[in-house]
Amino acid sequence: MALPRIAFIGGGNMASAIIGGLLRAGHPRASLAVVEPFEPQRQKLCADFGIDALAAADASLADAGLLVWAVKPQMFAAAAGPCAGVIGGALQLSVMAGIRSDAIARATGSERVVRAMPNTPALIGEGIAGLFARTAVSAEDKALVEQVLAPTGTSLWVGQEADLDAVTALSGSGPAYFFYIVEAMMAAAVEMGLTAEQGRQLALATCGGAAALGLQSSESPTVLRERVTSKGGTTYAAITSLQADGVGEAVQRAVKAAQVRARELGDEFGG
Ligand SMILES: NC(=O)C1=CN([C@@H]2O[C@H](COP(=O)(O)OP(=O)(O)OC[C@H]3O[C@@H](n4cnc5c(N)ncnc54)[C@H](OP(=O)(O)O)[C@@H]3O)[C@@H](O)[C@H]2O)C=CC1
Ligand SMILES: O=C(O)[C@@H]1CCC=N1
Repeated sequence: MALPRIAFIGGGNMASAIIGGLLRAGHPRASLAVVEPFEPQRQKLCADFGIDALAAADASLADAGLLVWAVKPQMFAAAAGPCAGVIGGALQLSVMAGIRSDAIARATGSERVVRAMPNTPALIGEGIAGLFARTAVSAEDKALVEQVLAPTGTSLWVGQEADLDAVTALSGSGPAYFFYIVEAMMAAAVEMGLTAEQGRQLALATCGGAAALGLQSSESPTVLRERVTSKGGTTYAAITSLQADGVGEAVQRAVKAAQVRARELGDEFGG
């Protein structure tokens, strides 16, 4: 399907991941517009993608068939105000955490709203995004969104908008949990006499390899963990220590805290 002109409101990390994917897939640079008030970020968009971003919304956005909302949730009201008069009934795609589709429909005047929750591996085409569509969104609109996000990785639709708060907590924020564990493994490596660089390589290759194994294997993560854990061996000592410290429960509490925060962000904006 030929993609329409696409306008991004906010040109930071997530917008850059999607723009990079679109350009890799052959979408013409001239069919992209970005509104980004931060001058150094505009320069970065120009250096990375050859795009001259707008400092503020203007009438040139009117011919966009898809608007991508990629500002921080707290900035949505300020960003939407200047766009309201020029965006017509275009399809709206939001990657903002928490902000509900009712609120986006209200602020943009378009009922055709899709919410996506991507994650930063999208930058290298290895992301996974949860997607939710309002009832006014057609099958063609959904296919268009899938096509726009395809170069950033995989995606899956959820039936209930509230499920996106769980997706946000799990896979949206998830890369940060992973790097937090890697940081701790690297700190332990240094305490045990390895260099930080050796620790970084060993930890990342191990985590990446384990994730690839988990994705390819028909066995559950539990079985795959047990396969590493010889009775009375080194892994058993480590897992016993993690269990004694309540790390599993702490991770569950952390993920649920992210879900609560996503709900709060939605509540703050209403909808
Ligand atoms: N980072 C992540 O891992 C993920 C983020 N998200 C969501 O994506 C959204 C964007 O996050 P991210 O890309 O990380 O954030 P960034 O801060 O990198 O990007 C947001 C950009 O929007 C700009 N901006 C601020 N106000 C306006 C405005 N009025 N009009 C247009 N642009 C504006 C910001 O400029 P300035 O810096 O000057 O404020 C900034 O450059 C958020 O809503 C977040 O919830 C979703 C999934 C994962
Ligand atoms: O931390 C955040 O709020 C955003 C949403 C998911 C990842 N980053």
